[in-house]
Amino acid sequence: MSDELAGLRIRDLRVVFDGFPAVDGVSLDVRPGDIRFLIGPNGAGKTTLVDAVTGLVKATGSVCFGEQELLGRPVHRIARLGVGRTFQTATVFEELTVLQNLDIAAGAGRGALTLLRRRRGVPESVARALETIGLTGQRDRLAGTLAHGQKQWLEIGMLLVQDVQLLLLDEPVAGMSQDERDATGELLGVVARDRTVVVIEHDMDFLRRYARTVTVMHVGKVLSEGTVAEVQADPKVQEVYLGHAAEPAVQEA
Ligand SMILES: Nc1ncnc2c1ncn2[C@@H]1O[C@H](COP(=O)(O)OP(=O)(O)OP(=O)(O)O)[C@@H](O)[C@H]1O
Repeated sequence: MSDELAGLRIRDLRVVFDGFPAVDGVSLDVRPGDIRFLIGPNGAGKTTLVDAVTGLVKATGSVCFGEQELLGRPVHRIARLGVGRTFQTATVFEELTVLQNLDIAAGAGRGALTLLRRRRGVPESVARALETIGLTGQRDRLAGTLAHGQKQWLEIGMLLVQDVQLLLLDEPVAGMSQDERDATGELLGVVARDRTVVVIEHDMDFLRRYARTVTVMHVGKVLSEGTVAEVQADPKVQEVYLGHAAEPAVQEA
């Protein structure tokens, strides 16, 4: 992959489960360096779309990251092209320290011999990731003892050390305190300085503060797209969210 920032280009993406179109002809562009929020009611197809981009489900259409077509490639190849994701539940190694988690992630593309060699000091990429995710002071703690928010940041750190260029985050602030949300929002801004970020999120307050652009999905399709203000003002979006008091996308910011 070149040093230039790459964007995501999706065309006519379809994922069908037993005849049911979970993603039904989605086309969208996320420009390089964007922080795109993907929202929509439950079952809209958001997670399935991310699953398709990362190779976890079979899909038709086209998904290009930079110049590379991702569809049809196995999961590990897509990861090697610089595409990484988090899941709704953080998947860190709880019995290992923060540093060990990052070290393993950093070594994911390396041979076993390199990994076995004893390290003197912390690799540069790991030290940088620790700083970015704010866990430098926690590096020797077992990941299982971290606060909920810190585990999520560690998971993001594990993507950073793998040099992921497109981050897809599935509800990163679910279950977080307000302080943790604020810190996560700041982290998104730092991460997106030289990467492209897509965030699935239900938290509308978080979206208003940190989204640069928004795609609204509904029943497997793109319902609306634009800035936060544009999608909030879109009557189609208001209609879909009407009666969804827990997801007040149409209220004033
Ligand atoms: N493996 C699967 N097999 C069958 N149907 C599935 C599968 N995964 C998802 N679906 C269905 O596809 C549709 C889209 O689900 P998806 O999880 O992508 O929605 P979502 O927008 O991420 O929802 P949520 O906000 O609840 O996470 C839903 O109707 C869901 O039941």
